[in-house]
Amino acid sequence: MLGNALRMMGDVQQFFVDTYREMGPAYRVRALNQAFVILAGERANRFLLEHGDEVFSSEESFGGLNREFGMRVHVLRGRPHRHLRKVLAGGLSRDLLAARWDEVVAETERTFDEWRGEKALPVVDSFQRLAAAQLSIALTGASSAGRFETLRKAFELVLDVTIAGKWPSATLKWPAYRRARAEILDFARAALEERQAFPRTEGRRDLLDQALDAVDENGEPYPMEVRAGMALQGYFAGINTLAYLYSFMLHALLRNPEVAARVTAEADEAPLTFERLRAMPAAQGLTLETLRVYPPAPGSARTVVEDFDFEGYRIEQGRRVLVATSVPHQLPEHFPDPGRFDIGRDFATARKASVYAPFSVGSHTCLGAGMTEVLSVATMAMLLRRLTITPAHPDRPLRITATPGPNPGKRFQVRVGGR
Ligand code: HEM
Repeated sequence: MLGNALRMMGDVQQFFVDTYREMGPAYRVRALNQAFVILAGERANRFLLEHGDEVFSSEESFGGLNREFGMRVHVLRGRPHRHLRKVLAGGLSRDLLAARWDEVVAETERTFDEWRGEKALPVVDSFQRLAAAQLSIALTGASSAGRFETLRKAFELVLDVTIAGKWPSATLKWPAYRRARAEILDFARAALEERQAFPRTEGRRDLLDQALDAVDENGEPYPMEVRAGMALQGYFAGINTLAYLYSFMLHALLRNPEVAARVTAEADEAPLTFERLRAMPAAQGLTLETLRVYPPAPGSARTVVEDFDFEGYRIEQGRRVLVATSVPHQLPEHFPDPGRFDIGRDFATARKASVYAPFSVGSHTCLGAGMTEVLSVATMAMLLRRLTITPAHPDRPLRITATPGPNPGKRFQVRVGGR
């Protein structure tokens, strides 16, 4: 049992990698008020992929989100889960992004123009606002900018209480939180009611359309709170993860000028149409390598529902488990010279072998992975075409912090100029 798991509140991925090297593929840690069994390495990923549905539940980790915001997909298992994933997949797809591409580009370019001249732009906060706006336009066709602070505060608090265990569950009774929650649920319901009152007659069906007329695996309509949860799903799952990825990509560009030069040259070659994004190997490599080195969600949290054996250990029912899915990203047997930032790696083979897993593996694997990969390529390419970025504090080293996903924190600031 390791006592110093406070490090899990900082650079979680490095903590997982260091402890894997020290302790092997299965060990226990105590973090704040909770004890976890950590499973790590290639076999752990394979185990999650092949047996996750049989032996794990996500209820203890994600039940709070389901109870508070109707986000049921995280906690379901088996057939009801597969069915709801299919429903959501239509509303979170890359094709939807393609259909709203011009609006997403316009919003992104407008945001970048506003950044021009900033001497110390807070990167994570600025990217959270941008990611929220992009997702909102792509998934619902409307802006959520007015609700941004409320959305961010309430979701981070629920995650800190339920997943990170930073605060006791009584925190969710605070009047300020209850007000924020009510405001978010009203926002989701109002968006659904407005769409119902004014149905769209053309264009691809989006997340609101899906949420409005989706039925469950038995053909029964989902209750209203689950529809609201569907409408909010992209914000919850996407704002921070995307913003942390964008922030780490920017950090990687500043640290690796030769990569920045290649991605900039590629971005400058021709206008950024949606079709072109699939044929930008340098920018795609930047996304995938950033996800390898700085995974924004480096583990999957579960509770054991059936005893099992793993690597010579018996893991008993009731234990909380963290599968540290991104540990293989740092092992030389899977990624030669893992300390080198190399955008030309063979990610496809590693992904197939489940040793490249920034979106986790198995039945709960990320439903926004396709959208993330396109949005991150596009966002960085647009940024490099319009702006020049230099560190605001060149001597400040990267200090990763977890809120609760790992990110470069408030201290990461940049100076922004035009091109
Ligand atoms: C860098 C960006 C992102 C990363 C690293 C990421 C990572 C992950 C991971 C690791 C999981 C699995 C959690 C678990 O095992 O319990 C997950 C699930 C999920 N993600 Fe993402 N995600 C990202 C962006 C997005 C976006 C933009 C969306 C929506 C547009 C999204 C929607 C979802 C959904 C709905 C699930 C739940 C799937 C299920 O439980 O069946 N994600 N994501």
